[in-house]
Amino acid sequence: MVAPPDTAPPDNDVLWARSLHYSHSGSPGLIGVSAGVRQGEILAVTGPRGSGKTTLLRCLSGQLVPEQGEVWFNGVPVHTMGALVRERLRRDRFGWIDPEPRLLPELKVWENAALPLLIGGASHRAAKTAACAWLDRLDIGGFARKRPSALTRAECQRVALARALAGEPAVIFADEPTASLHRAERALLMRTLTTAARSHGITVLLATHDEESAAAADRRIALLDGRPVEAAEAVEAAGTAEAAEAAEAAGEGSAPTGSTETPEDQAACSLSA
Ligand SMILES: Nc1ncnc2c1ncn2[C@@H]1O[C@H](COP(=O)(O)OP(=O)(O)OP(=O)(O)O)[C@@H](O)[C@H]1O
Repeated sequence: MVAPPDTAPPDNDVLWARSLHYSHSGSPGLIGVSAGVRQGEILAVTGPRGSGKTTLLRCLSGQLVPEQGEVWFNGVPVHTMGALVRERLRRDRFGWIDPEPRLLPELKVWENAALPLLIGGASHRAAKTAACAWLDRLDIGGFARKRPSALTRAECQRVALARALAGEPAVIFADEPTASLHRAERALLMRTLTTAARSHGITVLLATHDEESAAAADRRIALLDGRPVEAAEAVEAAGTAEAAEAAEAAGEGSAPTGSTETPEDQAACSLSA
């Protein structure tokens, strides 16, 4: 479905994006991807390596500004915000989890978890209380005064999760959060993430190529080569049809089954449920 140009974001979508295009130094990262996610929903963005999952999360979270298309958060356009406003939005309303824990080794565990709050201007006491509360809820409160080097990678990833949760975000963007973990650790982290999100009504955008992790989501959208998977398949089929057409014109093949839409038309389809 191609969204008409004057469609307003649906009221019940906390985050909504239409026909996003983004290229990394000229190489396509996203081509006509649309998405909508409701408050408290866990949406998995799936696809193989290089399919555009991270680029989509970065556009939706305001880290990247799409070259074309729109991103709306709670009815407010993000794609037209200046850099400072987007930065404040990310800090105040969004949490982010990377594939690797990315903790600061010189800080204690609780300081790592409290960092966004401290940077955001919270008092030392309030930031410590909020961070330690989440460390306790995630069963790693006993590590609060240790340095990250004393923890396993899975424990560090839980600290990163506590850091993402401590600021009471509306949305958590989890970019392959289980990628560096063993199978049992992956299941535990996903359980911890989904339980915390559901109990606090937090929306989660989960990029993953792991089927078991994706199964924890309420809904999923699949990307391939920077496009919604259906559009990517249509583009591939159109390419095959063009090749067959050329072969037929040369008297070497049979007639193709064509499409009246261009590949770009097909790519700009909405993935909102
Ligand atoms: N900083 C960058 N510079 C150049 N190309 C990039 C950059 N980041 C991503 N790309 C390219 O954009 C496309 C989409 O990458 P992206 O990281 O969004 O995919 P992904 O599905 O998240 O992959 P992965 O699972 O490997 O992280 C890929 O072709 C990738 O090589």
